Amino acid sequence: MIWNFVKMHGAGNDFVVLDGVRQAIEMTPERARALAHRHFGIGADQILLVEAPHHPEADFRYRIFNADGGEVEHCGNGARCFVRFVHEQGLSRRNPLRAEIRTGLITLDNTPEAGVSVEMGQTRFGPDDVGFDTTGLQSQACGEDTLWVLPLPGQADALLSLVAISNPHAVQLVDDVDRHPVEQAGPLIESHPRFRQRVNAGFMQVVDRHTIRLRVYERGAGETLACGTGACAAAVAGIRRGLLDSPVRVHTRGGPLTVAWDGRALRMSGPATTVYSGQVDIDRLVQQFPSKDLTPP
Ligand SMILES: N[C@@H](CCC[C@H](N)C(=O)O)C(=O)O
Repeated sequence: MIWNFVKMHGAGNDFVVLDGVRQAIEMTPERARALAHRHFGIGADQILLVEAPHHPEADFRYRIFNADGGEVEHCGNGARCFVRFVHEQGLSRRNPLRAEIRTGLITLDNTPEAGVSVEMGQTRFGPDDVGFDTTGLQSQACGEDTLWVLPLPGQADALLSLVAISNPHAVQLVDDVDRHPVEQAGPLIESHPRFRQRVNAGFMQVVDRHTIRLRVYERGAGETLACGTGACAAAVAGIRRGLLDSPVRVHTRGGPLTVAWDGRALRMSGPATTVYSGQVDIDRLVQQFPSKDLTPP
């Protein structure tokens, strides 16, 4: 079966975007993994699937699959690419438009000259909201936030803010994002057994009250050049800790994003770029895909 796709990125967080409205697409974890693989597939951090909505107030349903094949709740950079895709492909002219994600509705505004902004939906901060088991762990108050002390093997303890932007995030403050051992600490936090659905691990360096630098080791994708929900989680955590004021300019390795939060409404803005379009024979791709575990050692 041949699928048309478009390759896109938002600040270097890259996607294979599929139109499931005009073509029949049945996504499976193995199909998503094969498409996302950087050597045996097209290559992407996430696969985005645009479908007809189930919700009566939504224009589209927007589904997200991590490179490891797992379907997840939200993707901020992907949301900006999603609305660009819908407009560029002529699926709708409506702007702003509303999309249904797993946990509710988000509103997206696509202004070609000014980038795309997304109302990201609700934020939550409880351990249960990110599936975190706190049994026997120490915590400390920090501004309006509660920081949880997570011991990590062979690493300094992580002092974590917990934030759900529909998807789960654990954010820590570091002195220097370039020097912090994100490659070692990231995977330990991402798949720490205390996080029941794993977690996106954020490392934030505060530059001034409106500026941070950020790296995110994403659940199911590894470190990406940018993470939109990660940028939101870090900005919100910094504001709750009393270190930042809205709006916050978030410098990622792939470029800047802007996050505004007034304690309720959360808005993220940034670029959405189309790279190329193509066709893939999905059955052949999956058939040829090596069955051995391709996770690098
Ligand atoms: N890149 C994303 C987040 C994608 C999902 C995430 N890895 C998860 O598992 O929750 C973004 O821009 O927000």
